[in-house]
Amino acid sequence: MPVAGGRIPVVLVAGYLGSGKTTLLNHLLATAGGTRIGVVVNDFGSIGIDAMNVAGQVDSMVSLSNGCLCCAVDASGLDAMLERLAEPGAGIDVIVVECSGLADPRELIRMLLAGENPRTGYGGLVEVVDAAEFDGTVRRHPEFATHLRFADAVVLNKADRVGAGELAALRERITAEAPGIPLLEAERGQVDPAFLFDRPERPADTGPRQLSFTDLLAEHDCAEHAHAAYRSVAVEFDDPVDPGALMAFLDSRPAGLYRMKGTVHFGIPGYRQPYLLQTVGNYVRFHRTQWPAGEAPRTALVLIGTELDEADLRARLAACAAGSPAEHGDYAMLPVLRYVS
Ligand SMILES: Nc1nc2c(ncn2[C@@H]2O[C@H](COP(=O)(O)OP(=O)(O)OP(=O)(O)O)[C@@H](O)[C@H]2O)c(=O)[nH]1
Repeated sequence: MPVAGGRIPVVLVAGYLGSGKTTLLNHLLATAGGTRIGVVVNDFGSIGIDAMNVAGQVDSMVSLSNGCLCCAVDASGLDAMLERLAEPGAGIDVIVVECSGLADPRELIRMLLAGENPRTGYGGLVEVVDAAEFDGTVRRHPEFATHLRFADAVVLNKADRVGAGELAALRERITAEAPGIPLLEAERGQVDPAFLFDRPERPADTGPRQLSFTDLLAEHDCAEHAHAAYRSVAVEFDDPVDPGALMAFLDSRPAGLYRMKGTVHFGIPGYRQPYLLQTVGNYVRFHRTQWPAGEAPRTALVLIGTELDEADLRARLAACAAGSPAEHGDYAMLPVLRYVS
């Protein structure tokens, strides 16, 4: 969306936990060509996992790791970050804010509109939707339809995880909730950056879209946000994790533990690289990466969910890191390897 006065557009990428925001952002960074993108990553949880996951091609990055951006003290906090990115010397063309999966986009839009930086302007909201978790998202988040209606573009991600018929049905449901809003199906967030940074003009307001800015600017009670019911638990271990024990934990993880992400250090000969763990609902994936130069191997995970028994989760995960790697044997990696992509 063009922004008046040659200001740098600030595009919000929102979407519920695990929908694929970081994946989309990495795709944008990898394919933006000559466009210089500044990034603000908003993690939910005390370890900056998302910031770590955004590939090293970022021109300039500011990471917030102290919770949800929509609850940052006031718009001046965000302003300070945008100001750093928008300094003329940085040559940034567009700023992308990856919202925490629990942020309310309305609050973020409001903060951007209230921002006082003369060099930046609100550039639109991209809502990433997880095709495979659609029904669960609607169930857990009754406000989902409202979020869709505030979007300037919807990316229906994880198209590979549902059949063609289901995808067509989802497309219809989203269009019914948010008529006239551009909808793009994607696998692994692979959308053309031009779709997000220079989208077609919105059609004239119809139906539900008319609730836009009056609602948006109405006073907003933070306690009503989705994350009021969610909590996050961050765990870190230097000792290597027993793969079998971790898989047993994953197989029996509590229903409320909706999202896990972070790095696992198994330390087994032949498998000494870090394994990036991602769970979203029932989905579990490991992805083999490399330790950043000079960084000691360790496990750092963020767990997000509702009704979590923090002490129990900590104790169970600590038990996974209690053995000696020599006892594990390389065959011990087999249960993990089934989930490596
Ligand atoms: N099969 C499949 N997996 C995907 C796709 N997009 C993302 N993923 C996987 O889904 C998991 C979550 O993706 P992220 O990009 O971290 O999601 P996110 O929205 O940034 O997550 P939060 O920041 O925790 O809300 C990762 O394991 C991704 O590799 C997709 O299109 N298809």
